[in-house]
Amino acid sequence: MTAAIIDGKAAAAALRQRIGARVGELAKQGVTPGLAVVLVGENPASQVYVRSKAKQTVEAGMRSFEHKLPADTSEQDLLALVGRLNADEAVDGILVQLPLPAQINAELVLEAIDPRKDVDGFHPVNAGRLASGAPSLVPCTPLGCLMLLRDLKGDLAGLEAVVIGRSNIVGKPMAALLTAESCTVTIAHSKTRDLPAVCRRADILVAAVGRPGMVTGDWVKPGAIVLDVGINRVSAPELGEGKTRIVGDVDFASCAAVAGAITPVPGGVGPMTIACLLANTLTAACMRRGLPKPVL
Ligand SMILES: NC(=O)C1=CN([C@@H]2O[C@H](COP(=O)(O)OP(=O)(O)OC[C@H]3O[C@@H](n4cnc5c(N)ncnc54)[C@H](OP(=O)(O)O)[C@@H]3O)[C@@H](O)[C@H]2O)C=CC1
Ligand SMILES: Nc1nc(=O)c2c([nH]1)NC[C@@H]1CN(c3ccc(C(=O)N[C@@H](CCC(=O)O)C(=O)O)cc3)C=[N+]21
Ligand SMILES: [Mg+2]
Repeated sequence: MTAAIIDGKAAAAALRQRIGARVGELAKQGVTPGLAVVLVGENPASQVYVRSKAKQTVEAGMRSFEHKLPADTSEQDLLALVGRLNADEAVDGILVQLPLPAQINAELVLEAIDPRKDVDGFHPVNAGRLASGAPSLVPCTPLGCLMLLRDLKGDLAGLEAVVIGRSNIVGKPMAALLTAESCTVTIAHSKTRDLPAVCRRADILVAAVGRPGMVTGDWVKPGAIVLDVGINRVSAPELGEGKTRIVGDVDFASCAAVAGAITPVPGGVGPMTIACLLANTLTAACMRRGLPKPVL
């Protein structure tokens, strides 16, 4: 079998189109959603993410507020900025880019964000709501994965899902969403015994580990859907001296020979993450004003 390649770039563009249309309607009511992004220091992985984000926010008709702070910013100064953004009526969504420098307690900062403006969905209130099945702002990467799965499969009930990775950012919320879709969900991690055998059970396999090419074709059930969340920068001498490229956690060639459908890296889950950030900003703008939650 040769897998269908899931075009995350196209799906993200289509989602941004729908977001833009709804933002256009809101504008008639005098509402312009605003997203504030806070970047502390110059982490290379974070820069990959922020590059196109402000541009896409503005293209969708929303306001973008960028706050770039030096790497030696104190926790107190960052908390003060979050406080100002919480109080700022023009700001509907706040994203503090992770990871943060060592002198800052990330947990403390994330908990300081108003849960209604928490477009990353990382605040414990939103994590708790997701776990309880209550309406919440849902982390962007798992939300993007779910949208790709729904596009592909429609109803996911009864499917076996395996999520590799249990971070609060990707693995755990992904598992919560799949559970809510009535999948039978297994969460695997570094202590999992016989990971290849666990993965072979999966109709839906999500890799969110951070290890380039870890998942190989012999781990994949024939016809399975494979979603590759990993973003790993590796050296690429074939592109020239000192060059790098981005690869996923999935060995694309061997898995595409077995899977039914697979996301590439780049061009898979990553673009959906950014589109979902815009979707969450729109959702936050509506919810904060007592407007109905947009159906995207
Ligand atoms: N495409 C996108 O939009 C996004 C991509 N990413 C990327 O996704 C990947 C995961 O990110 P994140 O969740 O934040 O990473 P974390 O490092 O927080 O979590 C990694 C998880 O993988 C598990 N793990 C590590 N090694 C193994 C192994 N050998 N076998 C099985 N499990 C293992 C860890 O297990 P344990 O808990 O036992 O340590 C942990 O649960 C990264 O490459 C990151 O860059 C992240 C966010 C967005
Ligand atoms: N508070 C916070 N929220 C996050 O959601 C968050 C974060 N911090 N810190 C870093 C990680 C990583 N992340 C990515 C999102 C999109 C791409 C993406 O669009 N990637 C492109 C490739 C881009 C390129 O080629 O440079 C793609 O996969 O096609 C990558 C990485 C979000 N993260
Ligand atoms: Mg996210």
